[in-house]
Amino acid sequence: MKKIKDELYGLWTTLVLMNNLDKRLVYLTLATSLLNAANPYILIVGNTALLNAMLNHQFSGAIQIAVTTYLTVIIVGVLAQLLQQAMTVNATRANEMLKIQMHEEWEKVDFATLETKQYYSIMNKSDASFRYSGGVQAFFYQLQTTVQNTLAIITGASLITWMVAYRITAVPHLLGITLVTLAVLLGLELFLSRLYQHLTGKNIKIFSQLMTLEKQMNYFLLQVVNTYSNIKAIKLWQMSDVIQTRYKAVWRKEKTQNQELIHIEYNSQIVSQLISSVAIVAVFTLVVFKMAIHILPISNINTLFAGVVQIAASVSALVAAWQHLAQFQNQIQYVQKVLTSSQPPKQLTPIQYLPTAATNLVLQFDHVSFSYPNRGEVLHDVSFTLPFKGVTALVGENGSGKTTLVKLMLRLYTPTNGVIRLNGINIQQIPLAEYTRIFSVVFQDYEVFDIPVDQNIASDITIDQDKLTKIIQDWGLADWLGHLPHGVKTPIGGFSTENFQPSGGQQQQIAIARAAYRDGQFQILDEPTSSLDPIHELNVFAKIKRLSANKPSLFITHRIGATTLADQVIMLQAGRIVEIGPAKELSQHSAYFRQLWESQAAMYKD
Ligand SMILES: Nc1ncnc2c1ncn2[C@@H]1O[C@H](COP(=O)(O)OP(=O)(O)OP(=O)(O)O)[C@@H](O)[C@H]1O
Repeated sequence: MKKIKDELYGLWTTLVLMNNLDKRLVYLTLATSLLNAANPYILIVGNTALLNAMLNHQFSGAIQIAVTTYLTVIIVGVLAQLLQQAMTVNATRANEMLKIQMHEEWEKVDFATLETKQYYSIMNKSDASFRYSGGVQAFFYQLQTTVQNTLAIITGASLITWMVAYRITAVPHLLGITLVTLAVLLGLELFLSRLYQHLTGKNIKIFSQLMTLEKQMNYFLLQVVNTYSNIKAIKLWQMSDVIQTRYKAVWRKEKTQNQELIHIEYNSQIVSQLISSVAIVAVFTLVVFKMAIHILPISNINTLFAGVVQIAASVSALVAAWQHLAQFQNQIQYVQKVLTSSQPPKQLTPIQYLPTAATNLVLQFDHVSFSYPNRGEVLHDVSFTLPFKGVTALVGENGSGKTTLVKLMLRLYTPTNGVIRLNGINIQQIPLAEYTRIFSVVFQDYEVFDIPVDQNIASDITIDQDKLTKIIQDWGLADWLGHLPHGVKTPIGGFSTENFQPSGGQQQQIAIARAAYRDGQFQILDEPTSSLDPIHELNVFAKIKRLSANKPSLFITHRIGATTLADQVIMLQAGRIVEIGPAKELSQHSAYFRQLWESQAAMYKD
């Protein structure tokens, strides 16, 4: 019962959404359905009257009935066609309007506020749902089929009920026979309709799974085969077999699911035919019996036959339309989500306060824990105070949580527990743009975009040329940039005609230059030299050291020797802080620090 209620409620919300797009559409659909449903019955009733007149030898009356009936059928049919056309045109327009509304909502989303992937995922699904559901046109077509066939069934059933009930007490036991037949019939119908409901539920579930499978197929077809680095890895490591096997497995699954979907639709049709056939045979027998014993005029045989055929056809059409409507509901909910909750998670009340001098800033982790979605905790109850002073090194084994800690610091993630404060203020309360402006960051997984090199460095369209030139000189990019066709204005990537693909080291240099250009109050460097050759690496470390006199910084490094540059070292192990202090002190007192130091030193001994 709840399922039916949910489905009807879903249908109602979609109707409200569609009605807001175009007020005429619902009326047009109802009117078209009504005319289409009525027309066959006008013919049935007219023909029965015609038959009756002829059996009674009233030939002039018969001609009148025939003319009236067929003229009405033609007029109603033409009118229904016209309304249907109007409905299609309006639905197409409404579909475009809905698409525009959805895209307008997307445009409102500031990419900078996309702190989680959730909203982006809804955006994606809402886009896909348009393709899968067939859009507004499909909805109204299915709605029309549903209403039209429901009306047809109700009318046909009413006619037959009238025949079943007609003079039911005329002969002894007829009432009893009729009631028993109807009771058995009802029980059977209830059973079959439950079975049908079960099949419909399964059908919707498979339809949703198909959407996920389609996404996986797209991953292989669009992302893997279309990305240079992936193709390179596939060729180099001869991975085509393993990748293709995965792809084929997804494809096979999609194929099987599709077959199952067809199978279920087929079974649903059989169930629905069974439901109607059982009913038809029972009432048919009753009515014919009444005609045989002359309770009902023989001319009604026409109404009976035509009504029964009409009901049988309508039940099949209704079943298919209802299943498609349910699938549509399932898809359109993502569009509804975008339209109703399009704003990404709200920020807390912004506080317009941040000191401009880095030396006055203190960041504090207060019992902070963090878990990635669908994963256990990776940072556990971390507490420490980080004054924005000098150089701090963050060290620890692979996977100990260094990058995660920095991402929390930068508000790329939000702690699962605990609070991070900047000068006592919960960082979540500071406007995001104002907060991130404090930091100049170079990540291990730095991103270089397919836009010109200068815009990559300035992170902006308007560029301070003097500042840019100085940074290019200072950070050693001038040499190779000088050899590019348009120098620093050369676009990066395969989308441009230059097709400039910077090397790994050059990309890292761009990322470092971007951080230098930002000139934030605090530098964060996540393994800033991992792709650099030894000469560039030495330069960068020397520069960090020089700059940190007036620009405090935090850097993550695996080179334990580099911690001698730092004023303080924070050591992480399996998501917990195990040591904090100056490198010199740790080298004397910390067994963990010494273990890391010695294992690296061993590599340089002969
Ligand atoms: N996006 C993510 N989703 C799920 N788990 C993640 C994600 N990013 C990192 N992890 C997991 O969190 C843990 C900490 O990862 P993190 O990248 O912070 O470590 P790290 O100390 O920076 O490692 P490394 O020195 O190798 O760069 C690891 O176990 C990692 O597998």
